[in-house]
Amino acid sequence: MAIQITHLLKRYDKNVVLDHLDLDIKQGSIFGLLGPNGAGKTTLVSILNFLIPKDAGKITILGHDWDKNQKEIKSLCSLVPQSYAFYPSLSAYENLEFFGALHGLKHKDLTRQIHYALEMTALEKYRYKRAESFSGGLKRRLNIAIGLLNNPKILYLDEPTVGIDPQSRHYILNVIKKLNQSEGTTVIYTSHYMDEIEYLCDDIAILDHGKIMLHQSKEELIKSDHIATLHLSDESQKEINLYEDYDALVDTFCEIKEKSLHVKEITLPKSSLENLFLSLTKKELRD
Ligand SMILES: Nc1ncnc2c1ncn2[C@@H]1O[C@H](COP(=O)(O)OP(=O)(O)OP(=O)(O)O)[C@@H](O)[C@H]1O
Repeated sequence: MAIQITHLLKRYDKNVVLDHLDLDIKQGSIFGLLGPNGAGKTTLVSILNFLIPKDAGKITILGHDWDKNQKEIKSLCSLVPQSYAFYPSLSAYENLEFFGALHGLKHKDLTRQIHYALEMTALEKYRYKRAESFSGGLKRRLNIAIGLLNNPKILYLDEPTVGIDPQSRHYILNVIKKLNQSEGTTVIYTSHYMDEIEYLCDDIAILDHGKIMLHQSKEELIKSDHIATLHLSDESQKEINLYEDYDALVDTFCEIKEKSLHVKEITLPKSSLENLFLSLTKKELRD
C-alpha cells in the first residue's frame, strides 16, 4: 500500500472534519478523491503532507510511520496545491531552479530534473518567459512541473484543472496518466469533475462529513454503471452489458427466445458516478 490510514480524527474546535476515517490507497494507482465542498478533502491532503496536525489516528506512507518519519515521507512525496505556488515575476526556469534547490538539487542533478519537468509538462518553449505572462493552462502546468522536480513516488494533485480550457485539461490528464504509467507514481487526485475522475482514476472514493462513503475500483463502478439485469420467466436472471455490441445483445435475446422464455422485468444499471455521488452525499447545497 502507498498510504494506510486508520481512525484518523481531525477537529477544528468542536467541528469534527475527519471522523475516524479509514482508507487504504494502493501503490502505483491513480486514486480519485471526490467530495462536496467542505467534505474534508483538503484537510486530509494537508494532514498527509504535514501542513496541519491530526488529532488522532495512524498513518503509514510507503511503509513509513507519519508520526516518526516526517523527513523520509516528505522526500518521497509532492503536493501540487490548487492555488498557484510559484513566483509570478520569475521565469518558468527560474522558478524550477528555485524550487529544485529547495529539494537539495544541485548542478547536473538540478538541470536534469528541470529538463525532465519542462519536458513532461511541454513547457520547454516557455521556459524563459515570466510566469505572470502565462495563460491559466500554462500556469497549471508550471505548478505541476514544480511538483515533479523531486521525482515523487506519491504525487498529490488538488483540483489541478480548475479554470482552464479543454485542451489544457486534456493535456494535463494525459501527463498524469503518462507519469503513472512510465514512473509508477501513485497519484492522489481531488476534483469536482466526475468525468475526469472516471477517465483518470483506477480507484475512486467519495468523502463526506469526514467519512469515506464509497471506495471502489473503476471496474466495479463501470460494471454497476452499464450492467442491466434481465429477470426471466423461469425465475433465472441474466446480466447484459449495455455497452456490448449490438450482435451480442441480439444473441442474448435469441437465446432467451430459443429456450421459450420471456423477460419479466429489466433492472437498469445502478447509476453514473455523478448520480452515485449525489445519492450518497444527498442533494442539499453545501456552504
Ligand atoms: N483552518 C480552519 N479552521 C476552521 N475550520 C476549517 C479550517 N479549514 C477547514 N475548515 C472546515 O473544515 C471542513 C472541511 O474543509 P476542507 O477545506 O477540508 O473541505 P474540502 O472537501 O476540501 O472542500 P472544497 O471542495 O470546498 O475545497 C469545512 O467545514 C471547513 O469550513
